[in-house]
Amino acid sequence: LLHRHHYSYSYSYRRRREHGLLPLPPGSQGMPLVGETLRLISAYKTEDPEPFIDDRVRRHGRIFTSHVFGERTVFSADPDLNRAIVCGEGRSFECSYPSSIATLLGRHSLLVMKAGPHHKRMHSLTLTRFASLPLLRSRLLPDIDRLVRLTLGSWGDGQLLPLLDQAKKITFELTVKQLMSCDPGSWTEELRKEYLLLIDGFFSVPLPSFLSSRFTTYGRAIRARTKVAEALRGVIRKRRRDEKKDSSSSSSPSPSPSPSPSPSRSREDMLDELMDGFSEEEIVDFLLALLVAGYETTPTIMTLLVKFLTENPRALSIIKEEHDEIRARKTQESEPLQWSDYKAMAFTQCVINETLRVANIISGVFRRATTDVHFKGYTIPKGCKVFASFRAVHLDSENFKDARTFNPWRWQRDDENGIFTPFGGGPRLCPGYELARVEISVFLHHLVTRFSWDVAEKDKLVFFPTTRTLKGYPIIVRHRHQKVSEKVMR
Ligand code: HEM
Repeated sequence: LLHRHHYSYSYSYRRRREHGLLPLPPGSQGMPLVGETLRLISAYKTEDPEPFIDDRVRRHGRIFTSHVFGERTVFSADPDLNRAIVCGEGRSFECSYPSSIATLLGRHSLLVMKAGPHHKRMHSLTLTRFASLPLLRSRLLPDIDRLVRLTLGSWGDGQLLPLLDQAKKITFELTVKQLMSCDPGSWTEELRKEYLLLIDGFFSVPLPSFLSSRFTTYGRAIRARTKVAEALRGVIRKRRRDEKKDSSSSSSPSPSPSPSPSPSRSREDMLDELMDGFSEEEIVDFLLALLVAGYETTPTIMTLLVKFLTENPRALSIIKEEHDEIRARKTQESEPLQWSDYKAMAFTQCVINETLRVANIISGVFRRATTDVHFKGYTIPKGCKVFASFRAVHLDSENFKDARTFNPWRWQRDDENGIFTPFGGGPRLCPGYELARVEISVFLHHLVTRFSWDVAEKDKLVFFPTTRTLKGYPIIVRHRHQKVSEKVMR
């Protein structure tokens, strides 16, 4: 096997040369079997954001070959190749997840679905729910505003909070609300606990099923998936029953009692869209994946944004001013945010961009070439795995001046020419790109207008298995006693 591993690499390389074909991108295969996997993992456990790619870009250039997670993989830190990879989805590349992740998500999940008409339909349905301006303005923003207030309203003066955990709670409740109109309560909290186990499974090493017991992380994740799917099935069946009742009675429907989710549902959520024309299994996989997609990403950016602001007092003071001004325009402290308020958060958008740039939670995407791809003098052979690194492009000083420095002001003048892609691109562009921004902005608004905070414990930022702070960024929050409106008047 070891012999074959090296042989096939050099054979294909030699074959290409002999036939006058363009070579594979240069690189090294590392050790037999494990390749460079261990080097990659140990590199990203440090505070340096891009040590693995930096080192290889220095030696081989922005397109190079490595061998990680059991496969030869072409890495791209080149913005043009990244664009070709994400836009070539369904033609020369296709998305490629390990089977352990595909099992956890379910085969009907948008994330693992191969590009094609079905994916297109589901993707645009998701975009209409989450990125449509009228919906964001009229329904999503008011829900976000209300749910963020609810959580922050429960924070006591001087309380110690792991910020990441609170941000995750908010985001989970928001997504459940948006998908199936359930208000937060013990049902959502139970579901969230199972979710935590499920998400752990994404970052664990799966064992063959006969070894995978209930005591391994992956085994626990599989069981949690079964429970989550069961809970979602319950919601779907209840909705079907309610629909039947609605159609058989002309009077308005009476809300059903708990334990199932909220009686306060409207009939215009994502679940309603899916009820016609999709099987129960398809709906479960679809909802489950949407909950996963927003759960690790948005709360991490919320937390890191607060960390970066704390470390940059000048930026924090501009943010405070921006949000205090918005609050001061309200006649009552409890008056909800309007779309025009969100649009007035200009510096906030700069800070969000900069956080996404320096510490993007999705550092890049894996794909597989479905045909031989020729690019800038190299061939990526059919079947080869590729990794389009967004973060390497974002942290390249060729693309951004002083690229390793957190500098939100750059977004007041930079036109990044399509090389800034924290939400991906092409047919798989993140459908939550605008929703995430609104969620982060509203969270920041209520945080800075109602609280000041101190860091409770020094926390370290690492980049493996995902971008995260090791302790979830514990802070001590204090109420800002002085009324914001009074302060702005002075
Ligand atoms: C700051 C927060 C977020 C970031 C940085 C982010 C980033 C990304 C990226 C880079 C992709 C592309 C993956 C690929 O090409 O394979 C993606 C896909 C996706 N995102 Fe997000 N995302 C965020 C928030 C959200 C939210 C809140 C939702 C919930 C609606 C969401 C739902 C999805 C879905 C469903 C996909 C899969 C699309 C497909 O494969 O067709 N994301 N996201």
